[in-house]
Parts: sequence; C-alpha cells; structure tokens
Amino acid sequence: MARFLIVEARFYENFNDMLIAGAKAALQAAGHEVEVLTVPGALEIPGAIALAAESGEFDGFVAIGVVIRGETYHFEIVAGESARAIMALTMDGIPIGNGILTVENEDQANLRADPSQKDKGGEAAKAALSLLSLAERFAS
Ligand SMILES: Nc1c(NC[C@H](O)[C@H](O)[C@H](O)CO)[nH]c(=O)[nH]c1=O
Ligand SMILES: CC(=O)[C@@H](O)COP(=O)(O)O
Repeated sequence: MARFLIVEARFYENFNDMLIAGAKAALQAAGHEVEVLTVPGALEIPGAIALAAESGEFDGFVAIGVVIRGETYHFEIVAGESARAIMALTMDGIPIGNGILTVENEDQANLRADPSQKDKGGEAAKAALSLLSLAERFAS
C-alpha cells in the first residue's frame, strides 16, 4: 500500500469534487491510502507538492484543478506555469499525475471532470500510479 496526496486548487468547487472522486476511486481501487490537501489556485499546486514531497510522508501525488480561459493572458500563465512546474518536479523523480483541466468553458470542464464521462481525475491518478511503479522498478 502506498500513500497518495491529492493536491487540489479549489477554484471551481463542483468540478473539483468530481475530479477528486475519480482520482480517489482509482487510487483506492488499487489499494492505496489517499489524503487531500487544498490550495487556493493552480499556481500554488507545484509548491505544495514540493513541500509535501520533502516531508517524505507521501509516495505519489495527483494535481487537481480547473483553469478556465478568461479575458486576459492570465489563462496562459496559470495553465502553462502550473504544468511546467509539475513537469519539473516529475523530472526530479516525484511521481505526479497532472489532473489540472485547462479549458475554454464550463461545458468542457464538466465533460472532463465527470467520472462517468472523461474522468480526467481518474486518468491523472492512474498516471501517478504508473510513475510510482516505474520509480519502484528503477530504484537503486
Ligand atoms: N484563474 C485561475 C486561477 N488563478 C489563481 C492562481 O492560480 C493563483 O492562485 C493566484 O495567482 C495567486 O498566486 N487558479 C485556478 O486554479 N484556476 C483559474 O481559473
Ligand atoms: C485563468 C483565467 O484566465 C481567468 O480565471 C482569469 O480571467 P481574466 O483573464 O478574465 O482575468
């Protein structure tokens, strides 16, 4: 059994609840323990994962959030920088599944968040599980 931390940016509650349900279901179906940590926005997710990884309390992470395009360049910053920083942590060997939706509107978010439709939360959890298996396989 491994310990997973879901780090969620609680910006759009209803979509987050669905993404978290999908992620939890996938992790618990695989027999793992899950905790959820909440941060304000997607830009805070990588920093929170870095701090939690440093603690050594968790074996893997799932980033959950929703970024919906607004009127300004802010969308590109939040979507791009959160993904870039998560990728940087992954390249340091931290198993992370990225379940941050970056969408044009709420309809797109709903379709992707719903566990009975695209289930992107579950997909991100499975990606984290896959990276954790690789980390264990290649551990020296
Ligand atoms: N616009 C969205 C944000 N913006 C907030 C930032 O993530 C961050 O919390 C703020 O800039 C303070 O550092 N966050 C989301 O998760 N989703 C958005 O659509
Ligand atoms: C992530 C975004 O683009 C959005 O939440 C911010 O909206 P705006 O660009 O209209 O300030």
